[in-house]
Amino acid sequence: MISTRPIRIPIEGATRVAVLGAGSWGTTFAKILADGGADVALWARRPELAREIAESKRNSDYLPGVNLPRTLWSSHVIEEVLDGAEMVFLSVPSQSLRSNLRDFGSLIPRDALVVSLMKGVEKGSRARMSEVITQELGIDPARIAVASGPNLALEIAKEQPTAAVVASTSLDTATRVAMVATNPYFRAFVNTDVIGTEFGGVLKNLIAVAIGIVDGVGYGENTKASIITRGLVEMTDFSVAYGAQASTLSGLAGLGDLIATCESSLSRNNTAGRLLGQGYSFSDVIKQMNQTAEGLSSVAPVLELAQEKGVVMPIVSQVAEVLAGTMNPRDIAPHLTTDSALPQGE
Ligand SMILES: NC(=O)c1ccc[n+]([C@@H]2O[C@H](COP(=O)([O-])OP(=O)(O)OC[C@H]3O[C@@H](n4cnc5c(N)ncnc54)[C@H](O)[C@@H]3O)[C@@H](O)[C@H]2O)c1
Ligand SMILES: O=P(O)(O)OC[C@H](O)CO
Repeated sequence: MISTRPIRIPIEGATRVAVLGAGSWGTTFAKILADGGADVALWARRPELAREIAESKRNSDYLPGVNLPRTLWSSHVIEEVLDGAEMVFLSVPSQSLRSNLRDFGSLIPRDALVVSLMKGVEKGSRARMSEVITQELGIDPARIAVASGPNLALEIAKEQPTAAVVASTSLDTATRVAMVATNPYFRAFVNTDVIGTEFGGVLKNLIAVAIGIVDGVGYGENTKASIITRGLVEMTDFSVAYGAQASTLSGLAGLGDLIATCESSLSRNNTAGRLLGQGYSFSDVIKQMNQTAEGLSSVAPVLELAQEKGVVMPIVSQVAEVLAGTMNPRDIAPHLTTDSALPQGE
């Protein structure tokens, strides 16, 4: 049978990139890259979605009302998308990354840079996404980068000005990726603190769930500001215990993302928390969410990692209790941050 799928027309002189995962962030990031001049192929699992993106330049399920760049091409055939890729951006749910890489990792060109756009920790192994990539692809960490920051997909897809950070143990890799991921409405900074950049993205999700919970209960701005501020302390203590630089957590990947995610009703983590605060059970919330809320899966591995290093995370622990149904959402509170009755230093 003759294929009638749209064919890819190479863009001469442009960096050839593949984006794997055509959900809200994968599609938005593909737009960022294409608007920056890259030659972008986007992998969608469903053929009908790949066709809609390639032909109509729309992804109506995930980014309603957004026009995608004319040059953006999409396919459900992974071999076609990865063919000749100089950079590969990964945007699938964190819990599926390992099995995805087992399926198609061997098709990633040997010299390509591999970039994680994800903000989760794997359950069981407790691995960060860059660690899963290293383990499954067996490549030099200097060829791996992670991108993070206050990056709510729909706002960026509407071309609202935004900054992000790209981290790699190799500054050269971070710089190459950041240059491709920069356009008139999106600016990527660089650093070499992969641990802090990744953990910032993971941990802000958990604090955003807490904010959603208290919002759902009906508490106001004092409670939320207290949770955000004390949450940043938990994020920083945890990340530093694992080798991050504290300054990364006060940057775009930490405080920046914490503010965006805690303030926005676009955030899936915040939304999931709000439903919990309104009295829905964890299983009801899972049923209602049709997009990835990474925080829900990351709570358990984060608390296990915290315990290993003796880091105290009262807010994240309370989120875990609300998820487990052992704490009434009304009782989640920033003042329950110490076992001691004595006042603590801030
Ligand atoms: N949406 C955002 O604003 C945003 C911003 C920054 C980072 N992120 C991160 O990006 C990652 C992806 O999130 P998203 O918002 O695109 O999620 P999403 O739910 O919108 O899309 C997930 C995509 O992965 C696909 N998928 C689901 N299960 C899969 C599997 N088993 N194998 C392969 N593909 C599978 C889905 O079909 C979908 O295309 C998450 O880690 C998220 O934290 C999201
Ligand atoms: O919708 P969320 O909660 O996954 O958050 C999206 C981004 O991570 C915000 O930076």
